[in-house]
Amino acid sequence: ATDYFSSITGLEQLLQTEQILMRDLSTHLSKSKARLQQLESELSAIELEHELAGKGMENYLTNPVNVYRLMKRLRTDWTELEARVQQMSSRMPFSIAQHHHTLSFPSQEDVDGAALALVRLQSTYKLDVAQVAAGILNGIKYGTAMSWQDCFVLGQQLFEMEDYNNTKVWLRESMERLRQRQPHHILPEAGTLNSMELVAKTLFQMGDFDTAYELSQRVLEFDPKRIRNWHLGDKAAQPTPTRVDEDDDWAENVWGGHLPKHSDPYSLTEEFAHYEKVCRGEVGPSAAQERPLRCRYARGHNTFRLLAPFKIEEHSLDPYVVTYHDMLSVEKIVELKQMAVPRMQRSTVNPLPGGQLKKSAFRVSKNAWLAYNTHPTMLGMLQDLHDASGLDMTYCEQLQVANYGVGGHYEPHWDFFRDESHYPAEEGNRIATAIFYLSDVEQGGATAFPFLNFAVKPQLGNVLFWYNLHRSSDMDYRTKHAGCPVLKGSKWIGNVWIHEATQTFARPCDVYRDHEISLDYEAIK
Ligand SMILES: O=C(O)CCC(=O)C(=O)O
Ligand SMILES: [Fe+2]
Repeated sequence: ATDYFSSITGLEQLLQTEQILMRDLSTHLSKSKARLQQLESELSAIELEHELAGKGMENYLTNPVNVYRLMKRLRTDWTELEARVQQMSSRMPFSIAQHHHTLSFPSQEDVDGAALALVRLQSTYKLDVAQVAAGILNGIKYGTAMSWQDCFVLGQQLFEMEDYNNTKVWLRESMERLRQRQPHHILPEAGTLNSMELVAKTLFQMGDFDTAYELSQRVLEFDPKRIRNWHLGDKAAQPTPTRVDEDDDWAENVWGGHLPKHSDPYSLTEEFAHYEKVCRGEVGPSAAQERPLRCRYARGHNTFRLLAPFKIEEHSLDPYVVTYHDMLSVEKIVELKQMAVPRMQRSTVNPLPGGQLKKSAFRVSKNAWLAYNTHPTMLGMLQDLHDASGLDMTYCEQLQVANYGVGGHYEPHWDFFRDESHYPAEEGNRIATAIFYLSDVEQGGATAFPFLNFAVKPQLGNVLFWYNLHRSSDMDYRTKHAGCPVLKGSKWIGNVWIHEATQTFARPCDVYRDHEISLDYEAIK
């Protein structure tokens, strides 16, 4: 199985893998140490003999026992020693390959995914690269710092993924770290210098002269002889370009705006930039509400709830988006996760009609589908949703439990299906969504509504509820929403999608058609 990067459960396996490798290496080292000590003591014994001999060579060599032992040492003992030393390095009990069938190892896709996640977080939350490299997220130091090699490898990888803007940023950070490094005299491995040269050359050919120059300077500092290797070819004969500012759009200068991108065009739109702002909490809801938003108690559709009322926090009245506070206890959440974990798989996105479900950088998480009738906790969730909203729960998809690891996200989308072939006609489209938050998230991971200008922070036990459709049954395009990237922590949610067919009395049509209000938003898509 691959996709270790998309959720916390996969990553835990990788940590276990490393644990076992650590144990192996440690055993190996202590065995080696014991052998080394053995060799050392044998060497000391020989040294002692030589000390004795040194005190009076003639006297020493006239003793037949000493002569015999010298002969024997040179004839057999040293050969034996040689064999043992050789054995130590060749017959290593330490081997990674022996574990390949039993332990989890990340694939290249995983490493790429983790690199993308890091870069996504840095750009979504406008993090300072130097800070990220230092292990600091939004002012809080969590992890250990990245070495200059870490940054360099990340830069190289971004380069291979054709994300040239970020390549530049990380290579520069790598050079900065290299400059600050103590002590200065340790020479990087020849392989590292080779790849630095290669990257410098390619950057040069692509026109990023500044970074190429910087990189070359570093290589030369380490190994001045290398200048012999450098023949940058015809490109060197080209006229020197005018220097561009750090923040200038380098890609545009070099490629006339046609730079290949690993990311989809949507992430370059203004709408996407706005969505990222909403994730960062930089925009507040517009004041165009007909009445102010409130937090209130309600008994919903169950008289019993007079005693235990719902705690409703309104986020928007039209479209209707609310949080029900404290709907699920920690104990029940633990049960749900236990049921879900063994079934978790990488999330897919809905294909175009006729297409196949696809893994996508658009949605990085893992999920599992659970049937409500397999556990009373889940039936209770449906009952609570019915009591709160009055909706009929006959046609719900199975509960979808999802987990986002660090960098996991779900880009803006609608939950309703725009193609009728995607849902059974007798069930109707997804009229409403309820997200049960099954965890808190330390930083990031909010559910964002870019058209409505607000984001809801996950809070364990709360339910976020909204209608995806107008009362007229038409799709409400204003409900576009997203799971912002998780910056720190692990995000768990349970999605309930309620379908429309049985809601005739629970949510009757209005006397006028109300969908036209969101046609504008359809145009934006
Ligand atoms: O993760 C979130 O906050 C949103 C999830 C979502 O929109 C979905 O799964 O359809
Ligand atoms: Fe959604």
